[in-house]
Amino acid sequence: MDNDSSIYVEHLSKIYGSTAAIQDVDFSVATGEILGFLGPNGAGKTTTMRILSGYIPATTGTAKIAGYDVHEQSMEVRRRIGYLPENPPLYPDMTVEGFLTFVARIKGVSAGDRASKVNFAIERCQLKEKRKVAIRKLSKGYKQRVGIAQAIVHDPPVIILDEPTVGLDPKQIIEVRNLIKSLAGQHTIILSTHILPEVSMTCDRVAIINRGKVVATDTPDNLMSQLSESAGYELEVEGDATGAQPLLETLPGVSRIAIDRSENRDRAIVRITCQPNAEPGREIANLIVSQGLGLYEMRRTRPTLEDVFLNLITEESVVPSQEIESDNQ
Ligand SMILES: Nc1ncnc2c1ncn2[C@@H]1O[C@H](COP(=O)(O)OP(=O)(O)OP(=O)(O)O)[C@@H](O)[C@H]1O
Repeated sequence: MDNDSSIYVEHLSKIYGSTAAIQDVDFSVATGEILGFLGPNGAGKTTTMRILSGYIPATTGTAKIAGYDVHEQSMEVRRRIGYLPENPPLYPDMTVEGFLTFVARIKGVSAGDRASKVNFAIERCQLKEKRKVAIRKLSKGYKQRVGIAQAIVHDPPVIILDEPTVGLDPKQIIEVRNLIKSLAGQHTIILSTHILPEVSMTCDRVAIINRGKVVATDTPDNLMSQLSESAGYELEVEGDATGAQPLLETLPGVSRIAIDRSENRDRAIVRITCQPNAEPGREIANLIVSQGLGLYEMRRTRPTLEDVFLNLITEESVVPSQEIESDNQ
């Protein structure tokens, strides 16, 4: 299976004393795919990444990379993976080029291939003008690029990135995300993050982990369509909107109404949740006007990935929704 660089995780658990850092985790990543491993702090992301990269053993369960068991066949696995830990160990006094050459050597790249592999990693990570600079003199963003460069310098088919954009400024975040996207296709990538936009911008699929358990695995689009019934309208209305509520509730396609009058006593925000695929906008507007109410604003709303995420990790009903025009952060 030479071209196999899939990742396969089954019933994986890691128990520390009485704490289950991860519990019965299942997911897989196909060759060439990018999977985002999304979860809040303490969810178990780092633990999973460390097991996959062979740094710690699982308590129970199986993890395979390219068909090799990460624990039983760790040498085969290490040869095939590049790992960016949360805090990559960089040698501050080495130059970028010196450090990458050193890493290439310890990762088993032959002396003849080393210079070209180092050049390739430097190119990919846009480190050319820093190649002779000592790592301690680099900004956080450049250090992170060196971290990614050390993960890819031996050209591994599988790349494991633990929170690759944490601590970077917005410009650096965009650069690192573009770099990750440019690695897709030729590499199988798993990246962990607690930032939602990261997965919708970078990943083909998302595994959402919370309190050590995977609560959903799907494409960002499918996760959002799971909650399509919470699409609807938000209106700003002047007058007694509560009087119109029973009539609004009888309109075809309307499933739920919530009225918020807290900010201004004369005006209210009316949030209307619709049944899947229903578009009763015209009927809603007509009803509001026919009831003698002032209609100041009306816009469509739909769930965002954030709503899905919050819904999955809080196990509460979905209330928040965002304007259709607003991008996902
Ligand atoms: N060596 C350890 N000993 C005891 N508990 C641990 C150990 N490592 C992790 N844990 C616990 O396991 C849980 C998962 O931790 P983990 O670091 O995997 O989460 P994470 O999703 O990576 O979080 P973060 O984003 O904050 O790094 C946490 O409750 C953590 O306290």
